[in-house]
Amino acid sequence: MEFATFADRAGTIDAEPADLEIVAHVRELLAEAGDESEERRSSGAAGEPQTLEIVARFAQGRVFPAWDSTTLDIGPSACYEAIARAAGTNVSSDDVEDRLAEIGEIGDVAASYDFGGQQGLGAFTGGGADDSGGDSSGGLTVREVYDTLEELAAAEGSGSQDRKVDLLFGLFNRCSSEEARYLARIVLSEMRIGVGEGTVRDAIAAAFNVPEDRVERALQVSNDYGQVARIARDEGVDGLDALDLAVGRPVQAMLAQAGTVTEALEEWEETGVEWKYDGARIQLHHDPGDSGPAGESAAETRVFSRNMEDVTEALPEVVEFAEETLEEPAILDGEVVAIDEGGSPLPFQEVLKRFRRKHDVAKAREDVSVRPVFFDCLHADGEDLLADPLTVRHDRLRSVLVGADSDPESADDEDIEGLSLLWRTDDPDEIESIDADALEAGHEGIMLKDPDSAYSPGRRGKHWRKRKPDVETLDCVVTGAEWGEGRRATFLGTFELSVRAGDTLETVGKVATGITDEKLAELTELLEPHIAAEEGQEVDLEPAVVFEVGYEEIQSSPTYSSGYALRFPRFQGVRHDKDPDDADSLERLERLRGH
Ligand SMILES: Nc1ncnc2c1ncn2[C@@H]1O[C@H](COP(=O)(O)OP(=O)(O)OP(=O)(O)O)[C@@H](O)[C@H]1O
Repeated sequence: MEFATFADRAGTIDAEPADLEIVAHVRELLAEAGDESEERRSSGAAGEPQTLEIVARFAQGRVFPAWDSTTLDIGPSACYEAIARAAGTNVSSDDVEDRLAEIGEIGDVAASYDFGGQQGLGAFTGGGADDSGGDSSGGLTVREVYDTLEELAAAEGSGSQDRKVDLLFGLFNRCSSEEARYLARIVLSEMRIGVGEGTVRDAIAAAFNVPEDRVERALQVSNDYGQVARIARDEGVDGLDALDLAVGRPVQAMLAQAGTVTEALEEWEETGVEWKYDGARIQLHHDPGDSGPAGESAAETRVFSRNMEDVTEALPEVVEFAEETLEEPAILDGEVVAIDEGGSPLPFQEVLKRFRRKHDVAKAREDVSVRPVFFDCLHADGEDLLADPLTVRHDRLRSVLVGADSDPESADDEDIEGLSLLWRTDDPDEIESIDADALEAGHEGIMLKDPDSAYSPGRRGKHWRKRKPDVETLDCVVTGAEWGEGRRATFLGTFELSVRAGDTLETVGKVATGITDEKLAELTELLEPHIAAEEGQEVDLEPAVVFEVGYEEIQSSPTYSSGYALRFPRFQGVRHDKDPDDADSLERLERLRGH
């Protein structure tokens, strides 16, 4: 396929506002690119992607499959330079940048130049040149563009940036204005013609007459629109169904929505609850391989970021963990957390110091160490688990992580290194206490998951919910408390909260969540002088101290004298600057509830 043809179709799509029409245009484009005579004419070397594969990627502004970490490794300024050189001797890359500042979009900028210096070249190369000035074509094919970009991506070492600019110049030099528009956009990954992943999925289904859901599944496991388009054309549904996950080829991560415990309890019979770790998402691919003749390990381990970037070199601890623990090929989903010397989690910013580091990794490791924790298993020992329920995947995760030394039956989940615990419950109090434990252990809070749900790569669905951060907080007067039990017997806890109602105070709930032992000791010291009466563990407090509390929602409730109850109240801090008179009123509570 001529690159001019691709550019022409891309222009039509770009001008089309209606989604359905866009799908129809992409379908035509794929059918055209996938035409057998077209493939014969432009076939590359064995193992090279076919024109159809290239076009399916170019349409989304990609050169390589999504799972492939290869990048062109070329910055915008190199692209401006290549455009300037192709545009003629009197154009500099500063001119290109000035035009960009004026016009705002690199495709329009590239198309605004006349690359006519090469007019008529097509006549020599046998391409479809015409003589229409800036729209003359250098007979460039889609394959040539791809091959050149592949060569450009591979250029490394000293002088490679110049080599990249030369290669790109060579392409622009043969472009018409319209071709230049889309070449610039592909190079800078700014295609933006309204072709999203769903568009290509539907277009593949329509072009090669296969069901959309099967294309969708194939895309999820392969992460390669080009390959899926080719298989849909050549092998139909059977070929698509035969596509599996591959260890070493990353999958898009399943994502979470914000949600509340209340919603989760309403929607699911039981709620899966996990700690939410404050680190960076990782996907671990490990294949233990066969030991060599001298017993040397042939293990292959790769670690990918949430965006499927290869971050293996930056995280040697994760590789070591995999080599020591995993005995079967597996793809695991988890989080890498920075830890202090005692193994306690450090804030997210510390992980960032390690995450994408390419140099001085050993030194960085001395400063901040990391540890992986896994919450899902997508593949184990040749078996894909995406369609299995979370609970089944979690059981498999456990068996993968339990390691050779432990007895899988008797091992306590808490002792299995790298395993994120999964609770299943329909009891809000239990969820609240898991949340409190997570916070106390220094984690971010909790994740709520539908225990029966499949793993949906790339989806931000309702099956995974991160507990919604509290949007509003309330300042409540502490009017009571309870003495703790066991190791907390000398601390006051479970604080009764009240709001102002005229001259009186009315209760709205109790807060016990989000308070560390250290904090409890501090609060006890603060509140003890205000104890007005005691009965058993129960303590009445004279109004003196104001707490700021978060909550999920305000419900009407007969339990408290205000007639309302805070759902999942969470301690945020003491308002030392406020007296009980400045605390929130019942009126504000009612106003907030109305929202
Ligand atoms: N147990 C867990 N299960 C799933 N994800 C977890 C878990 N613990 C920590 N996480 C992390 O939480 C993320 C989801 O939370 P959140 O949505 O806040 O992440 P984000 O990357 O900051 O934002 P967003 O996903 O909304 O772009 C996951 O991508 C993962 O990195």
